[in-house]
Amino acid sequence: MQTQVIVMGAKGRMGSTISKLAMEDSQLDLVGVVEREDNLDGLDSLSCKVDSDLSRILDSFPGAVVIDFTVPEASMETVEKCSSAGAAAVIGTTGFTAEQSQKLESLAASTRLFWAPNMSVGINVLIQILPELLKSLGEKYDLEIMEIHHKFKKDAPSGTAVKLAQILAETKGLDMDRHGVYARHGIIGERQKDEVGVQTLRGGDVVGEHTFYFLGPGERVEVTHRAHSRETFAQGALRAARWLVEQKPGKLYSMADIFA
Ligand SMILES: NC(=O)C1=CN([C@@H]2O[C@H](COP(=O)(O)OP(=O)(O)OC[C@H]3O[C@@H](n4cnc5c(N)ncnc54)[C@H](O)[C@@H]3O)[C@@H](O)[C@H]2O)C=CC1
Ligand SMILES: O=C(O)C1=N[C@H](C(=O)O)C[C@H](O)C1
Repeated sequence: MQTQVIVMGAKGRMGSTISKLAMEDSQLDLVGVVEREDNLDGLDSLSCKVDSDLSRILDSFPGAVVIDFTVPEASMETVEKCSSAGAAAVIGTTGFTAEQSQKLESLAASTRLFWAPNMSVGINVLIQILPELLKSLGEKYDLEIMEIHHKFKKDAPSGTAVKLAQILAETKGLDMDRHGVYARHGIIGERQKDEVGVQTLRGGDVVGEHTFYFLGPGERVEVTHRAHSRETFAQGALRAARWLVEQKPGKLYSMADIFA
């Protein structure tokens, strides 16, 4: 039995990659794609429904899984529509506000909902193991994070950096709302022990690079993840879609639930 998939933002860097891979996957049936009303040209070559309104496609395919890598406002609308229609949603979009993130958590109580800021295997393995590395190194090791992305990326820091900074800060007993440092400029004085620096570089066509620095006395440990192709994220999203369709509502699922 194939899993029916609807892709939001089908002309985007991620949406187009996900649509391509979905069409190549025998376990999936790409039944529809959605784009902005002013960005639909060129999609009619796809052998599926094309629309600017997700609800009209969900009317025909209420059992589908919607995959959304768009912008926060659009993704929130996607989740609301999926919740109303009883459809499942895999969200890859980043840059949500705290209020939007809380809304996703609350809708997950009654909607099959999955969100991950990074759907690559590598980053999700690092999410599992970096806290242990930090604990083993001990409190004398300062934590800093740097991320590099292509010049078209609209949000900063990356959702990956935000997520891992939160997780690693908590491992150190810190809170990014209080201890996060996102820019350093001028006579800034000595680095405080409880700082967690997150730096952002933008340029070129970098798909996604994250380096985690553990800076200690006389040495440092650096862990870098480099994504070479958006297919690594897209394959993670399609894996999540195949998995989510079999789940029940109740929590905001993440890649950790699939790895479990
Ligand atoms: N979770 C993950 O593994 C990854 C997440 N991302 C995130 O995915 C998001 C999208 O990234 P890109 O694909 O590079 O952006 P993009 O700008 O290339 O694509 C976004 C697409 O969404 C469309 N869109 C905007 N509003 C819409 C609406 N109301 N209805 C339908 N379509 C709409 C745009 O027209 C565009 O085609 C970003 O937040 C990015 O951080 C990107 C890569 C991996
Ligand atoms: O915008 C991107 O391209 C990416 N965004 C995600 C993020 O914000 O972490 C994931 C990946 O790094 C690519």
